[in-house]
Amino acid sequence: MNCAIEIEDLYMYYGEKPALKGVNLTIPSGSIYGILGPNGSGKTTLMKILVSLLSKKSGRVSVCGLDVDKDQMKIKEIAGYIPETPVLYESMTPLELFDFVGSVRHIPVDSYARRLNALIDAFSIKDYLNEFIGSLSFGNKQKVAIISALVHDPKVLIVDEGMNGLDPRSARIFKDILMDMKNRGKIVVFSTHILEIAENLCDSVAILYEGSIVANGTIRDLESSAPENSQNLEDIFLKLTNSEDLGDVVKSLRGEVGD
Ligand SMILES: Nc1ncnc2c1ncn2[C@@H]1O[C@H](COP(=O)(O)OP(=O)(O)OP(=O)(O)O)[C@@H](O)[C@H]1O
Repeated sequence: MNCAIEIEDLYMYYGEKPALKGVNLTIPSGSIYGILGPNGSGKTTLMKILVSLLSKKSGRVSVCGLDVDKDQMKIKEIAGYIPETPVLYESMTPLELFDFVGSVRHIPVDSYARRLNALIDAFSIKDYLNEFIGSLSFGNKQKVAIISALVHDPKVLIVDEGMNGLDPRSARIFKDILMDMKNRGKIVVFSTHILEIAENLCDSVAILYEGSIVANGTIRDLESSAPENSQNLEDIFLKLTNSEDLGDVVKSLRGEVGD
């Protein structure tokens, strides 16, 4: 099975409004690929299409050789998805949720128990396993969402702003897990607004702007073909997404406050 993500001429609309406008991208195995872009640029839409949670309008999208429209169930077996905001069954406990995820994904009992215990220890959530998910803090809900997405050792992990709410220890463990997945030949697609994280973690990035990819490649590629006076990923990002004209925001705010 060819484990790459291939996106060709992808269009997606919400009603009449285009959210993705002709996206082309190939993401190879053994990589952590960053999807960057301003608010509303289409990152979540793209990621949901990759895990068959949203239907595209046109184009071709395959994940490890599986078609996102025709092979939805198979994609759910090989992929894990961590949404921007954890969407979990609030009246279940984490343990009940993990058991449910294990059973629907047909994970062999032994490997399920081993991986689950390792993840519970790694993210220090042993004390919360029998609490209602609805009563957990945001960060602990995020940890439950992460464990649910990782327990079946997916070939492909789609992470939408996955560091949200994690304390520094958990964020570090999560990054180590992503690096380990990459080293084992898996694919991690990772969206973040924190460009420093993208620079440190991602092999390559794509910058989305108003539903189109305006640049993609390794950070080094982007820097070497960057517009003039761009010194780092932040400069490149701001130039390519027409956000560099920040004006003197702080001064104008001071003026308003002083009036
Ligand atoms: N359910 C929806 N119904 C209608 N329009 C939507 C819906 N979800 C997203 N959109 C629109 O599609 C566009 C892309 O949204 P999307 O959530 O994919 O962006 P994003 O890059 O993930 O944004 P953010 O960084 O704020 O999370 C936006 O214009 C948004 O308003």
